Amino acid sequence: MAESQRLFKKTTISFDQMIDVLNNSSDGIMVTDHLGNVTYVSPVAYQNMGLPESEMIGRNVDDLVKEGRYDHSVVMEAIIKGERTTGIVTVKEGNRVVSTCTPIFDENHKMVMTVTNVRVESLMDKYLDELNSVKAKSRRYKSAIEYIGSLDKNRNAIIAESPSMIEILSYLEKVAWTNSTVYLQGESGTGKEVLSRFIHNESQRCNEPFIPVNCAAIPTELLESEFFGYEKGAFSGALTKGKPGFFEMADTGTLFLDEIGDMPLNLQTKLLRTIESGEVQRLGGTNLIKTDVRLIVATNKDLALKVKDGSFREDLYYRINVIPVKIPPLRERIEDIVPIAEHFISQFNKKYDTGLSLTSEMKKTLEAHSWPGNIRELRNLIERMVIVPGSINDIAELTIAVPTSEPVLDSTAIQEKVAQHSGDLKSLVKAVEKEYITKLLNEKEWRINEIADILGIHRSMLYRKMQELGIQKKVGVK
Ligand SMILES: Nc1ncnc2c1ncn2[C@@H]1O[C@H](COP(=O)(O)OP(=O)(O)OP(=O)(O)O)[C@@H](O)[C@H]1O
Repeated sequence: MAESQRLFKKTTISFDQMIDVLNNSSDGIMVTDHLGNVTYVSPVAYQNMGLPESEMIGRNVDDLVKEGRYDHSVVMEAIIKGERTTGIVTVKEGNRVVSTCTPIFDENHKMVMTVTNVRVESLMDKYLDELNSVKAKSRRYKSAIEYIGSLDKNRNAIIAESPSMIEILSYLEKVAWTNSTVYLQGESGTGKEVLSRFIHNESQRCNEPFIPVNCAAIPTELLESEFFGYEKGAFSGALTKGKPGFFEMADTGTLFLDEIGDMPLNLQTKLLRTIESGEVQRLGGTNLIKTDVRLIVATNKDLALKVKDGSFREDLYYRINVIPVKIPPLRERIEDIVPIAEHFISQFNKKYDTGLSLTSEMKKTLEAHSWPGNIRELRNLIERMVIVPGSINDIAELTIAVPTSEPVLDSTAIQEKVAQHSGDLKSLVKAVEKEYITKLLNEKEWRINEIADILGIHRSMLYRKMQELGIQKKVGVK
């Protein structure tokens, strides 16, 4: 005896209660005898079958088909086959119902009755749609997890001691709660990605995916499929199962588009359309997929200039320029330099099992440097200091060995200086610095702010350097 039957015998459920159970089942239920005469129909079943109870009870299902109420009878099929049968029945009014009829046998294997579950087809479609959308969501999450897993994870710490960064963080904390697009502008390595993660973590979407994308790092021919995904067989080399793009992966979360200024014009058009409608169409696909994505974009370029020269769409520029935030370069937030350096020192000391610490001399040297590569340059420098121990007091020596993205000065004067030089490296660097600063002072008639901008350093640093290098204004010069 089945466990449920045993339990049923033990409990005191009455016949009326059993009828209540059948009447309240969300599937319609119809019972017939072994010949197909209807003996019970639940309210949901006669609603679905389009006939009142009184016109069904006692009727044979074959007769109902002959009268044109239904196009065929799944019950009769099940009785003839003697096994559970499922089929779609069209009701006279045009509705379609999915029926599953199960014959019931006694202990002598004689069929005694049938019980049929009746569901409206459109409801089944709804369940299927829901199931498919859950499956698609889990596929998107899987892709997002794989993608995020391939990225550098050690990027969350934010050190901010300078007034400008403290102010920026408190501003971003406030705007994080809106869904508006944030547009971060700042030199390379100033922490735009770190700040975009901060916005995401402070937002209502913090438990949803954060998808960072460096637009400049994706080969042009892959940009479209990476952004918008593709269906199976969309192009040769496509995965057989198809793939969701960045927008689908970031659905309900945040999409961070770094280096947006490097995006080709044709993709800018598609991006704008997607941002405005929230809908994506995969390559090779026909469906429009609705997405809900919070966008954060960043660039180290002057997008307004790119709009002027025609390489960036004006409408896209205005669409993303909702909450613009300018991140100052490291040289303009001197208070951050030592704390960030110490943060990296503790990271690298752990990694390399070393015990480097900064002397006050080193701190001064770090603060005096102009950091054209910003925090990334500082990080690389600290790693190098940890790996190659020794007294490092002159950043100029190190930065010669550490490549930065700053253009190298193209000057025959430098070559001449090198050719003439016979002393140590430090004095050569000083001589070149003195040559260049003096040249600019003469050319720009001592307009200090302008020269500091050209050199990419703060005016107070320029004064400090001039003092160090012994550059003085001659009496009589204005
Ligand atoms: N305030 C900060 N505190 C600690 N580390 C930071 C901070 N800002 C940036 N970093 C670190 O500096 C490095 C560069 O930061 P990030 O990649 O965010 O810069 P970016 O402006 O996005 O650079 P790019 O424009 O080149 O993409 C990373 O290793 C990051 O973890």
